[in-house]
Amino acid sequence: MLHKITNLTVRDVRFPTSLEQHGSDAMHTDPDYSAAYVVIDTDCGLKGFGLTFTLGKGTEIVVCAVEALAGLVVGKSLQEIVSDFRGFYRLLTSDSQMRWLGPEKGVTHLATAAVLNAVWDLWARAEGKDPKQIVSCIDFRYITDVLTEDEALVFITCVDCFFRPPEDQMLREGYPAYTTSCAWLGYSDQQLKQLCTDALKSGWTKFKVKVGADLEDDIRRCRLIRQMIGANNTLMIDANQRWDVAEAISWVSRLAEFKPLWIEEPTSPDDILGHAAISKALAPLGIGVATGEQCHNRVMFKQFLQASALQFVQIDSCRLGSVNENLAVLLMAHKFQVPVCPHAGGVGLCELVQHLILFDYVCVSGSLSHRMCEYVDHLHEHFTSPVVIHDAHYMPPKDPGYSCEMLESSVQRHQYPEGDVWKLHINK
Ligand SMILES: C[C@H](O)[C@@H](O)[C@@H](O)[C@H](O)C(=O)O
Ligand SMILES: [Mg+2]
Repeated sequence: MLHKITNLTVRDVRFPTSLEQHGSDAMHTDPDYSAAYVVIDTDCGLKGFGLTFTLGKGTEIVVCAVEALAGLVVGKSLQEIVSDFRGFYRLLTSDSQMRWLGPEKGVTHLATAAVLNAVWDLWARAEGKDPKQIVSCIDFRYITDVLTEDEALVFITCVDCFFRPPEDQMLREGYPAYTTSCAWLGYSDQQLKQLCTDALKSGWTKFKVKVGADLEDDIRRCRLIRQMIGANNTLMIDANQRWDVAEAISWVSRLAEFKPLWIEEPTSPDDILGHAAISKALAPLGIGVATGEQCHNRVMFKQFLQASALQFVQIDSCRLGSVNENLAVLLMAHKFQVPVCPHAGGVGLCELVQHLILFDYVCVSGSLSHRMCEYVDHLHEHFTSPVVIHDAHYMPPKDPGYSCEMLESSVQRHQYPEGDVWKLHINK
């Protein structure tokens, strides 16, 4: 069957998470977790579902960018796309006029991710893959100085299980996760304590705390969390790009007594040498640097790795150009022996990224050392196959596809601005 793509629709779906300060950090104080949600239809009835994550305002711009790309997708067959997926990736990212709006960054790249996530979902629902096919999806342009196609093929040891539940340890125990849900910046100390108590009871051992707005607050909050979780559990801190380089070093040094494993996004996501300086200064304190949720493409990741500017690679399923570009980054991280700990949360990111991290474990790194995947406990009820967490581990998804199909009723209620949820808030 050819699976000819006959239509692509994109909708602006927003959840009013800012009402309760869910997702708040030092830079994004009132996020409404949102998505540009894509559905592609085929002539045989099979559909593909994809999305990219946003914080509310501006989702309409991503929707426009997806619409601008739709013409490159509709009319093609799935076979035509996947038989030269590298070429198709380039068609979307390097259209000779559209690329002026990126290239491979910003709104157009988010739109590319939404569209390609839907294509991967369709492909995963349609059939399995082999290692050569997987490598043929990666655009190696600009990264051959650190990773070649031949090398990538050697790295990928077994991909039969791509998008299917692997049989081993993963099936029994799942992939280790950490939680960010206890300590958003806008939560009160009382909330922090309650959420932490609940999380400990449910088996969580690794916790991320938002920092960066006020040092005294950070000291108080980190002390509180460290006291609650004890010396043996893991603490990470996340500043969401709040500081300049020197400020990052001195601020984090003041928090070193709480023994954070990493400081995440200490400064501008584009400042590779700044991250390298921070990494170097914090290494003697045993604190690593993590970044990636706003690292806009594989070329940036390449340089972060080359410059030893990060110790934890945080890939993002919707920031990079879908699975294609995430594969390139996973393989480069493997080459540099830097662990991948993906960014997740938002809306749909956990659903998507669980596939990438399983792929990393089963097919690329084969290791869980210093590896864990972020988990945030919001909005999963809107998906047809939500993530399953058991004892602080992601259990492998069982349904075919890329797990980001939303319940139609949720999409309709949250569509912006006409959905019932928004009519209610706008009329208030
Ligand atoms: C605005 C968002 O909630 C961010 O704070 C969030 O993605 C965060 O950086 C994270 O690491 O989960
Ligand atoms: Mg973060």
